[in-house]
Amino acid sequence: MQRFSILLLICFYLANAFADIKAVNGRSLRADLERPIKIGITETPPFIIIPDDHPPKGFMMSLLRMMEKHHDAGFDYIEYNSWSELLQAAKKREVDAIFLAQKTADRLEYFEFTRPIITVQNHYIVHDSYIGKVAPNSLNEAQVVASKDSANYTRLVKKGVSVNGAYSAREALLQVANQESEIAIVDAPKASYYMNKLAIDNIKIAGRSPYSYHLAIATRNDMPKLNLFFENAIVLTPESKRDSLKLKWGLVDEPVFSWYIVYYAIVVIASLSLITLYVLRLNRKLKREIDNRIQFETLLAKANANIQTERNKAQYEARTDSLTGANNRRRFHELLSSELSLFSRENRVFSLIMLDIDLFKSINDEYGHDAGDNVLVAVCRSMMNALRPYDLMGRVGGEEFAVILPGIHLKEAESVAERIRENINSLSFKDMDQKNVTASLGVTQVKKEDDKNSLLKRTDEALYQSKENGRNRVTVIE
Ligand SMILES: Nc1nc2c(ncn2[C@@H]2O[C@H](COP(=O)(O)OP(=O)(O)OP(=O)(O)O)[C@@H](O)[C@H]2O)c(=O)[nH]1
Repeated sequence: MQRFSILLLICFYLANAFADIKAVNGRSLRADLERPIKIGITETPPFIIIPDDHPPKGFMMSLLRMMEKHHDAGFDYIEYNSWSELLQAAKKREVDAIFLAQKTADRLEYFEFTRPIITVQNHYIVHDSYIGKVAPNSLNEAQVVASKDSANYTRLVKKGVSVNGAYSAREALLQVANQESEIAIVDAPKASYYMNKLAIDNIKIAGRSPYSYHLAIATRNDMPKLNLFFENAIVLTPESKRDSLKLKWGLVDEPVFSWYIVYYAIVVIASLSLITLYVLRLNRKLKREIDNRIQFETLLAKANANIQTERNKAQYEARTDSLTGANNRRRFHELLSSELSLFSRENRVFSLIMLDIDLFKSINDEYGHDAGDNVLVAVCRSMMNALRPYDLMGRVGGEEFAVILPGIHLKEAESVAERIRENINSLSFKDMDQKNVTASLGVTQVKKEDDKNSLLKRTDEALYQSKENGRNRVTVIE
C-alpha cells in the first residue's frame, strides 16, 4: 500500500509538472512590472483587426483588454504594418510581447511562450469551379498559394512542393478568387473572415489540411516575470468568457493533437493501470485467503463433527451396557433419581421391578460364558418387548435387570412383571439344548417417604422372596 501511494504521488507530481500551472497571483505580479507592457500588433484577422480610424479589435484584442482590466495592468499597443516588421521589432526588444504561433528555434532565442490560447486548423480553399475534394497528396500537381509569413508556406517549401508565396492570407485568397492559383492554404478563421469582409463569394473550402497551430503569447525572454504574468492571466481567464469571445469572432477550437492531452492521458492511464493492477492483486490475494479459509473451515467443521461423534459415542458408552445395549447401572440410578424427584415435586407415581435370572451361574458353568452372554441379551430383548417405549430399563448387575414404570401403580406393575416372567420362561436356546431360562422378579410402588435406598431395598426384598420361594415367580411388596 505504501509503495502504491508513492507511485501515485509521483504520477500526480508529473501531471502537475507537465501542466506547468504557475498559480501566481496576477495583481502582485503586475506590481513588479515597473512600466506598461508594450504589445506589438499587426493585422491578423480575426485575431487582431486594425481599422484605419478606430481602435484595434478582434478576438485577441478583446482577450488582452479583458486581461488588462482583470489584472489591473497597463498595456500599450504598438501597431506594425506587416508581420515581419513586427517580428523584427520584437527581436530588437522594441515591444515586450506579441501574439505568436510557431515555436521555431530562432524565435525561442528571443521569446518565451505561454500555453496555447487557441488552436487553429488550416484548410484548402479553392475556386467555386473546382471539382472534388483536396487531399494533402494532391498538392504536388496543383498551383498552391500560401502566405509567405505562414508556417504552411515554410513547411510546403521544405517538402519540395512548388508554392506561390503571397504577401498575406488575404492575397492568397484573392489569387484563388481570381483563378491565378488553384489552392490556397489558409486557416479557417482567416478564410471565413476575409470571405465575409471582402464579400468573396466564388471561393469555397475543399478540404482540411493535416496541419494546425497553437496561438500563444510570446514574451521577451529577458523579462521572465512577464511570461509568468500572461501565463497566470490565461489560467485565470474563465473558460466561459474565452468561449464567448471565440463565438463572437467566429472561432472554432479544432480537436487537434495536443501533447498536454497525451501527457494527461498517459498519467491517467498509468494511474488507472496501477490501481487496476493493485486491485487485481489484492483481489487474487483475498480470493486465496478466502479459499484457504473455506478449506480451513471445512477441515474444522469435519474435526468438530468427528469430535461431536466421538463425544456422543463416549456419552452413549458411558451410560450404556455394551453387551445388551440397555442402560447401565450408573445411568439407571440417574434415571431413578430423576423419577424420584418428579414424584416428590409433581407426585408422579411409578413402580419399580427388579429381575434376576435364576441359577445363571449354572448356565455359565454348563454351557460356557458365551452361552451365558446370549441368555443375557435374549432376556434383555424379551423384557424390552414387554415394556412401553417410555418405561426405563437398566442392567444393574451381572444377571440383574431393573425397570422403572412411570405412571404405573402396583397392580399394573405386577402384571407387567408377570408378562416379563412368562416371556423369559418361554425363551428357548438352541446352544443350550432348548433349555428353559427363568427369572425371579420383585415389584414395588414408590411411597411418599421413600428415598432411593429404601425403594431399592424394598424391591430387592421382594426379589429375594421370589428366590426364596422357589424362583421363577413375581413377588409384590406394597
Ligand atoms: N456370561 C456372563 N456371565 C455373567 C456376566 N455377569 C455376571 N455373570 C455371572 O453370573 C453369575 C451369577 O451367579 P450368582 O450370583 O451366584 O446367582 P445365580 O447363579 O443366578 O443364582 P440365583 O441368583 O440364586 O438364582 C456369576 O457366575 C457371574 O460370573 C456376564 O456379563 N456374562
